[in-house]
Amino acid sequence: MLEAKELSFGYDSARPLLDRWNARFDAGEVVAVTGPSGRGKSTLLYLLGLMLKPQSGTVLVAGENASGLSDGRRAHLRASTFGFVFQDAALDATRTVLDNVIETALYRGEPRGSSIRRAQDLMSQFGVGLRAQAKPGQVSGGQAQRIALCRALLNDPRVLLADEPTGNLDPASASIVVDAFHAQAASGAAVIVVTHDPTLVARCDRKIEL
Ligand SMILES: Nc1ncnc2c1ncn2[C@@H]1O[C@H](COP(=O)(O)OP(=O)(O)OP(=O)(O)O)[C@@H](O)[C@H]1O
Repeated sequence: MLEAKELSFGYDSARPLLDRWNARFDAGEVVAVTGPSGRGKSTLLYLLGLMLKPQSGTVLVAGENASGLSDGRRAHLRASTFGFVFQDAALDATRTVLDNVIETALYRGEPRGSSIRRAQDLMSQFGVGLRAQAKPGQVSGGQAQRIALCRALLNDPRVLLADEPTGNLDPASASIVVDAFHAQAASGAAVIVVTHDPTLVARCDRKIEL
């Protein structure tokens, strides 16, 4: 589903974080990416998620060279294929939680009514259904992470990228999140999770050490 071929990247060209790096992530698997702090794990997710361009090498999405696409086509591919659950949850502080969750569905052209219904179902499933009308600044860190997960899952992404998704969660909530990753993989997605959490790594199908 997703392949990195000979990927090289560094913010500072004297210190590359990735040097001709190769990996393949198949539909149906949940893969943990681990490694020491500062090694480049979040950066790798930005590259795999087409938010950063590699200095050389390619990211292939379903066999298509996504690194070579125009900015507009890349943005479209991101919205149609990827789901992101990032460390800071990246929620828009000026809009309600519900509006944050449905944002990409609206961008994809889904009517507001059906996106709201699906979002409310997902948010109830993850225990944040009662926070729909709150602003992101009024929810806890753990709730923000689950809200970001709802936003990502609403679009049934074929590639789900998550950065420390259980970092702020108690064990019961973390377990619900991991179950959701496996359900998404079982539906034919590739799920890639950056984490330091040994419990989460143990529940992944495979581990890549950066
Ligand atoms: N936008 C940026 N510009 C310059 N350097 C950056 C930028 N973002 C990250 N870095 C540096 O790149 C390196 C890798 O950062 P990254 O966040 O990818 O690491 P990480 O493995 O995810 O770390 P952690 O486990 O602490 O989250 C770090 O040394 C970081 O300081």
